[in-house]
Parts: sequence; structure tokens; C-alpha cells
Amino acid sequence: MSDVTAIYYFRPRADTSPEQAAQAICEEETTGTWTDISTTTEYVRRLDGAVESVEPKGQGYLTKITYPAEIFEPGNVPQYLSVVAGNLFGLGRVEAVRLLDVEFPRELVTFSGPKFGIDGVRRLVGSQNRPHVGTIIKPKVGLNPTDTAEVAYQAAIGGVDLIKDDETLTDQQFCPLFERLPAVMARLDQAKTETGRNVLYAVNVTTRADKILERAEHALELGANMLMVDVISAGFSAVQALAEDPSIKVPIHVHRTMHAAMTRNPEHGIAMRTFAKLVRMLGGDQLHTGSVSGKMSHDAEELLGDNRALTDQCYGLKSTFPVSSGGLHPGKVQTELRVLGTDLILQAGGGIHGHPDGTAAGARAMRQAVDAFMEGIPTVEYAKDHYELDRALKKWGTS
Ligand SMILES: O=C(O)[C@H](O)COP(=O)(O)O
Ligand SMILES: [Mg+2]
Repeated sequence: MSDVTAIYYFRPRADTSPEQAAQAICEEETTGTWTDISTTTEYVRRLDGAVESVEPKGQGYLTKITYPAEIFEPGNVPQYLSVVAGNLFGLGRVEAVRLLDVEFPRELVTFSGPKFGIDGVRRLVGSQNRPHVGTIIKPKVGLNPTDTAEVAYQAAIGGVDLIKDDETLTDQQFCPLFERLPAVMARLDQAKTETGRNVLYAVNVTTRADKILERAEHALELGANMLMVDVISAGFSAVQALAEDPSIKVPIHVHRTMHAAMTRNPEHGIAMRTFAKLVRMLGGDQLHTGSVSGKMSHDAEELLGDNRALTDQCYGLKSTFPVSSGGLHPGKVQTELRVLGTDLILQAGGGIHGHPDGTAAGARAMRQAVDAFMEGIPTVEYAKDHYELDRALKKWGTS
């Protein structure tokens, strides 16, 4: 079996050399600990990791560490994480350390990946190459099921491909999930009758481990055509449980609330790349990876690499649809698509429901901005004979 390769950025403590710090990480995550031990037998030594390189980078260093595949339990992602992203973050000999990327050998990718992937989701929606437009129902909490369904209907007739719950909406009393879901699906059926378009609704089934499958299966009985789960707060096993359940025959939309506690600091934590690779392996059909121009901070180069990790060849797994979301509006569409390409879902909450003429007009404006890009026409130019887009640009501008 080939090794697992992990790349880390780190800054050693003042009294520790970069080589000693990298070695400390490697030993902690394989066969060693803080001191020599008498229990290490000869046959254990073949499970030692190796520091392959240490080189200066910015204020610190980059290191490439290989871990023998044998120390991983195939198929157990919590265990994978406990090696490549485990105790090392707390080691006193490093001031800061960030896991930048990881490569798993074929033998450890024992998962089937997304059931639908980009092509499968496109088939459900009936799109060819264009980016998808999605919306998050806003306000994120507070609306009752009937009003939630009305907002969903307005977005659907305006032209969105995807509607989703926000991350803090699950099954609260003001909007019970099993009342909200049939209400939304009924209005999406109405929109389909009127427009002929199939719109997906990612209903948020995130909950405690022992209840999530039951919740998802009940959602399917009530007609759900997509499920949403929050991967960091619910855990990677939640994505896997949903994706591997044979009765779940709808795509899985993966949100990443809480990720920035680990991904944001450029010197310490876990870069999104590892999470993206794991979500794809575990079967997420869509994953939020960030935007280049929205409300959340992001490094464009890193984001491009994260999206590529979802779409580049990976042991024959289907690709995961990257979702750009957070502070988007029609004026930002050209920038997002120019940098991130058209295999992308552009999601706007405020940028649709905040349109001066309401949700349906907001959805139309987003679709018009996408059409402008696809036709190679600057947004401002296209807005001259597209009223909803023009109104959106007057409110939010183009940056
Ligand atoms: O969950 C999300 O992606 C956010 O709710 C986006 O909302 P916004 O478009 O209003 O920023
Ligand atoms: Mg949100």
C-alpha cells in the first residue's frame, strides 16, 4: 500500500529547529511520543512516518510528511483525521501549524463518492453547461412553513435551480421540518406545472447522530428531492451515513458552518482542501467552498484549488458541485464565474430576497446576470434591456 502524504505549514517554537518540529509532528502521529519509550519493538518501526522535506515559507516552513497506509483503518474517516489532523495542533514545539493538503492512496478511498455529482444534478435540473443559481430562504429563521413555501415558490418562478434551508434552520417549533417540507414541495410542484422547471429543495436534516437517518428517510417519504447536512457540526460520518444509505436516492447538499474556526487562520488549523476531499469521498453531491467576492474572507488561489479537488479526477469518483455562497448578488456574478468557472452553483440569499421588487425579481436578476456572462456581455450592458438586473445593479452595484 502507498503512503498517505500530508503537507503542513508550521512555525516552530523559538528553541526548536524546523527539522525537530517537523519530526515531532511526524512522531506524535505515528509511533512516537515526547520521550524515548521501552515498548517500541523492531516490528513497530516499519510504521514510523517520514519527514520528506522541510523548506522555508513566509514566516515559517512547509513540510511534507508521509504516513504508512497501514496505520490507517480503511473506511474510518474519524481515524484518518486523528492521524493527519490530530494531536499535532496542540504540540508545544510548534507555535502554529496548518494542514494544507493530504493525498490518500486508492486503498484508503474505500468510498463510492457522490451518487449524482455535477452531471447527475444537472440532469435533474435539465441544464447543460451553465452555472446553477440557488437561494437560501431568508430570513434564516422565523418564517412559518406557509411563508417559507411562498418564498420558495417566488424564487422558483423567478428561475432558481436550487432552494435551501439556512444552516440554523432545522426542526424548530416556529417552522417544523415535517410541515415545512411538504409545504415547500407543494409550491415547487405548482411552479413546475407553471414553468416546466424542476427545482431542488435542500431540506436541512442536520441533527444528532442517532436521529439523522430516521429524519432523512422521513423527509424522503414526504417527497424531499435533496437533503442538506452541515458537515463540520454534524460530522463527516453524518455525510457518509446519508450517502451510503441505499434508500437515499436524492443528492446531498453539504454546508460547512463552523469551518472557519479551522480554515480561516493562514498559519494554524486545517485548510478547506482536506475537508473538500473528504466530503467528495464520502458522497457529498454539492459543497460550499466559498466565493471570491462575497461576504466571507477568502484566498482566490486556495479556493480554486479547493474547487479543483472536487472536480479533478479522483479514483473514478464522480465530481462534487462547488457552491459559491455568502454575500453574493447579481453584480458579483461575473467576477465569480470569471475566476471559478461555470461548473459552479451561485447561491444568493440577501442578493435575491433583498431585490427592490421582491424574491421572484431577485431570482430573475441573478439568472440574467448568469445569461450575460454566458453570452459574453458585460453585466452593465446586459442590464440596459433587462429590467430586474438593472434594478439589482442600482441597489448593489457591480463590486
Ligand atoms: O448559508 C449561506 O450560504 C448564507 O446563508 C448565504 O446568505 P447570503 O447570500 O444572504 O449572504
Ligand atoms: Mg447561511
